[in-house]
Amino acid sequence: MLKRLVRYVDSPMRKQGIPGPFLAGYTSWYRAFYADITHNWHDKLVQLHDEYGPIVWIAPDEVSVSDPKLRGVLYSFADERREESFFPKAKSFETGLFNNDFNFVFETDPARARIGKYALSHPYSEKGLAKLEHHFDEAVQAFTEGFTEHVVSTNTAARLNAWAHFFMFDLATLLMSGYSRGLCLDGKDSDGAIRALRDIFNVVGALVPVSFALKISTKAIRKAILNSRLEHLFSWSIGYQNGESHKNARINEVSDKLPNNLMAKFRAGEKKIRKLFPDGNWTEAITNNVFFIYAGSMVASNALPMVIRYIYSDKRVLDKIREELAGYEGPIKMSEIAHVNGHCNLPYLEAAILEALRLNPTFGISLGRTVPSIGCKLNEFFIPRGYVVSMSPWATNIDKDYFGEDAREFRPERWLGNHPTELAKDDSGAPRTMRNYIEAGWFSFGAGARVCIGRHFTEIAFMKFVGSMVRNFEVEVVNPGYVWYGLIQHAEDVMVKATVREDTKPAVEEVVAPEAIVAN
Ligand code: HEM
Repeated sequence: MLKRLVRYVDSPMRKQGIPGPFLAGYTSWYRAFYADITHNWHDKLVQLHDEYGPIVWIAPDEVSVSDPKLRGVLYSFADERREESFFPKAKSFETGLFNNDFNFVFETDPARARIGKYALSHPYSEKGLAKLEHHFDEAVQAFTEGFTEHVVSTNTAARLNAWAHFFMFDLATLLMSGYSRGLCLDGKDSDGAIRALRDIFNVVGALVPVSFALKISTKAIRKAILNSRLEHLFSWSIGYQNGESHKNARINEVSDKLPNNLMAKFRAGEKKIRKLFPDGNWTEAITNNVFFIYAGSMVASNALPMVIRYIYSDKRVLDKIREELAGYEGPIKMSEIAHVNGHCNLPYLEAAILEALRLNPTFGISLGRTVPSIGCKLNEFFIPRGYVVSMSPWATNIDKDYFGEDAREFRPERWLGNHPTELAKDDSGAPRTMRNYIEAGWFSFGAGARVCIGRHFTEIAFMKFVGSMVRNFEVEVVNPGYVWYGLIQHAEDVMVKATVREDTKPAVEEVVAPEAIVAN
């Protein structure tokens, strides 16, 4: 206790008068209580910023920032010339490491993370994913069929959150290996794959916000607890049963057969990475990539019910989306979704989805970064090296100075048109689009070097899914359920009833797909 008191009294945060509750500056248990017991740390952060302003002392070694204009200070791009001033991911992210191979998501060293990301990011780009468009349509089609059979035709209330998981997991498997595991058609998590991933999220989510997590859990302990869950997910996904050599054979079989699919891209990416990091276990590395795709899908599938809830509970927005989609036949096409000079052909649908993700950014924790050797200036305060600075998307995305007085309201229109005062940054004197302005300040997908690699994946999936749902179904939320927050948001028991819209029939269009190989 005395040690803590001395640390508090000596703290540069206290000496500079950085505001925040006493307990937060005194002990890490303050945050751990909200993150791990009451599961609403994201909400507490919003309250703290409302009370104390844009810079708040939230843990003995950490300061939270909510001003979007400071985003570029904390989250910029790394290169070898910027070693002195780059902010690497905070150490606590390493609690997500539990097998022995390189994993760029939880990697805190910027140079290593950069290599991993370069090797793997192209397949996740809009262009890369366009080659796999038929899989997005197959997943939407399977959802429409399964949802109609299990929910609409039986007139039962169903868990929208579960259906969002089925859709995203079917989609992830299709994109990766060219076949689906059929969760939407079954209407259930038949083999417990979703459960396995949730277990991982629960443990990692409990550890990341706790600054002493690395002291209480070594990689070996985490591996002992979690690796079997990861292996369960992987073997469900690619259908291997008989140990390492069968696993390798399946990876090669899937990759050889479908070179455009993500498994082949993971294999190619890992070959490049292997040249730089010769040590390690190749199949574990592929397992990590497989983990990202399902973990990202889990993030997205917890956001999706919220997006649907926002849209269906605002009739004006729903009608406007339907109006925009009125002339469209068949699946929503990639050519309508992809961006040319920053614009897509379905701007209102896109704005509604982005607006829901602004107000409901899904990541439960702040994205911590370690202050580099030259320290860091945040307005009038100086944070010395080694301390952690972080932003929470929940607090940042509703900053009134940046997003306007109505920042807490759901208003898709804010994404459209031009900014009334700002000019584009291309010297043309042209006004800046609102979309460009908001993108530069919001934080739902992170920012800079470690920005979400799955942003386009999410956007394409959501545009196709939401567009199809809005056209085909009337959905009534009969019970909003509840939401709790660990590493990410978890939407539970969001109960809906649905009917087929009178003026449409579910669009079960023929999807032309290349030959797929079915898992054993
Ligand atoms: C609504 C959906 C999603 C949201 C809100 C979201 C949000 C985020 C955020 C905030 C980060 C930054 C983490 C940090 O800076 O510490 C991130 C990183 C990442 N996301 Fe997503 N994500 C979503 C979907 C996905 C999907 C579908 C994938 C699937 C591939 C994915 C893969 C990743 C990866 C691999 C990273 C790590 C990037 C890096 O460390 O360089 N995400 N995501």
